[in-house]
Amino acid sequence: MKSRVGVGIVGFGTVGTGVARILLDNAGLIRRRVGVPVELIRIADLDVARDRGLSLPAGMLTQDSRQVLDDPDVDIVVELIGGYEVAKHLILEAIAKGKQVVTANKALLAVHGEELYQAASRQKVDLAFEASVGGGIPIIRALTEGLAANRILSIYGIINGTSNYILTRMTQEGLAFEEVLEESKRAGYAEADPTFDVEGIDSVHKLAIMVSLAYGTPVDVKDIYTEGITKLTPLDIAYAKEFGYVIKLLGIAKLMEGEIEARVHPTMIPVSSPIAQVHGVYNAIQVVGDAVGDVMLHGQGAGSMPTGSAVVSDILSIARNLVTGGVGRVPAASFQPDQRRPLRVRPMADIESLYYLRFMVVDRPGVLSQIAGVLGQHGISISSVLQQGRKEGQTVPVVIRTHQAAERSVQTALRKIGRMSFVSEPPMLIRVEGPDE
Ligand SMILES: NC(=O)C1=CN([C@@H]2O[C@H](COP(=O)(O)OP(=O)(O)OC[C@H]3O[C@@H](n4cnc5c(N)ncnc54)[C@H](O)[C@@H]3O)[C@@H](O)[C@H]2O)C=CC1
Ligand SMILES: N[C@@H](CC=O)C(=O)O
Ligand code: NA
Repeated sequence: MKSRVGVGIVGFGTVGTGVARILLDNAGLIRRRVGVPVELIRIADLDVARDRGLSLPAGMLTQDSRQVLDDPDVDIVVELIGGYEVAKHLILEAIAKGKQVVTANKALLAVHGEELYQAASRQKVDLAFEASVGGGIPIIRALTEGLAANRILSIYGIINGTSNYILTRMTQEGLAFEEVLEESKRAGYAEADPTFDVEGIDSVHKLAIMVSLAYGTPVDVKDIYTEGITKLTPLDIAYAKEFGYVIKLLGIAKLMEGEIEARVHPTMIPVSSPIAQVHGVYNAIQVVGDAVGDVMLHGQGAGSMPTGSAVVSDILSIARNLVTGGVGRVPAASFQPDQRRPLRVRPMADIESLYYLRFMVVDRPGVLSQIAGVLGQHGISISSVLQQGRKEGQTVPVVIRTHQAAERSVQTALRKIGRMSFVSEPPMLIRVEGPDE
């Protein structure tokens, strides 16, 4: 039996610092939970000069990640550098050396996850990634363990803290997009390339990981429709409020007749819905299972300590396995490797939704009826129309909400309307989740 478990971290940034702090501050508690000490042995980062506010034993911090990989006392390698190539090689090398691996790298898992799962499975080592989705929220364990009895019917979630932080501040305080983005970078929420956050790419990575675990299927991220928050305007946020909605960047996955519907886009949701109450850096993920019904998990989706909490929970789980001699049991994928089956992701054009449409038009008689005419020709039924004030000859917004309609028809109709002479800018489309009134 092991008398202690050694941990090596590569990447001593926002998350790495949180992980080290928790391992040091809660060492006594962790020992009681695991049964043996879980010791931080080495930390590697290219930048060893920056003050992280932690006092580490001399010689623990190094610039050379090899010193983590090659140290025989390091049982668990924690990859927290982010990015694709270097991180992938580091993880594969750690696995090849028979080390257990923890990572928070959702971008890497979403794109190269299958290769990493297979390598870990062949080598019979643990590969754990609780921090990769929902930061501190234990959603990976929920999908792979707590809800494993269920056929998962749907997953809805706010799964990017940066975007939710930006949308919350824009909605509640009327602040400008750029100003709030800078704040979320300073707080350590944003990705190294923040376009991953605001263009929906990070949410797609997380949705792909959840779909892969929930349905036991490989997922190509390119099959998931992706739209971020950069085109949203204060005008749409104000209209949403007027209709009793808020706008959230949602990741949505549904099991539909043996196919998966998977998409990420700004969504109007009723202000009374639980997910609408989720503000700032908080994430929330609602999972519906056929046996359990509705489950909602809520917590901080980014930041040093919440994300560190998830990483350390993986370290603990693996440390327990090491103590009992049962590594290779933390399921990298929640289905047995030979039971994972490809499921088709339904093309976006084939989905149905409710829609909010905003047209900027030159105000003159007959405009509304021409727009309504095109929508009607494509079988799109209107539930309400809003045109505020008359400004003959000037550009004004016309806002239309639809009943349930086919995405393909809505896109075709918008292309036609967008070409009409009185339309001054590309139409705005926001999908709506909620009752069809
Ligand atoms: N910041 C957050 O709230 C969350 C981050 N993540 C993920 O965690 C990972 C780390 O993110 P952060 O800590 O925010 O990034 P960060 O940029 O704060 O830290 C990364 C650290 O890695 C170091 N580094 C880069 N390349 C290296 C190399 N080749 N060898 C050694 N050190 C190297 C950098 O100097 C930096 O200190 C990423 O995969 C990210 O997507 C996941 C959940 C939440
Ligand atoms: N940049 C991400 C960090 C956590 O995954 C986010 O903002 O959610
Ligand atoms: Na998590």
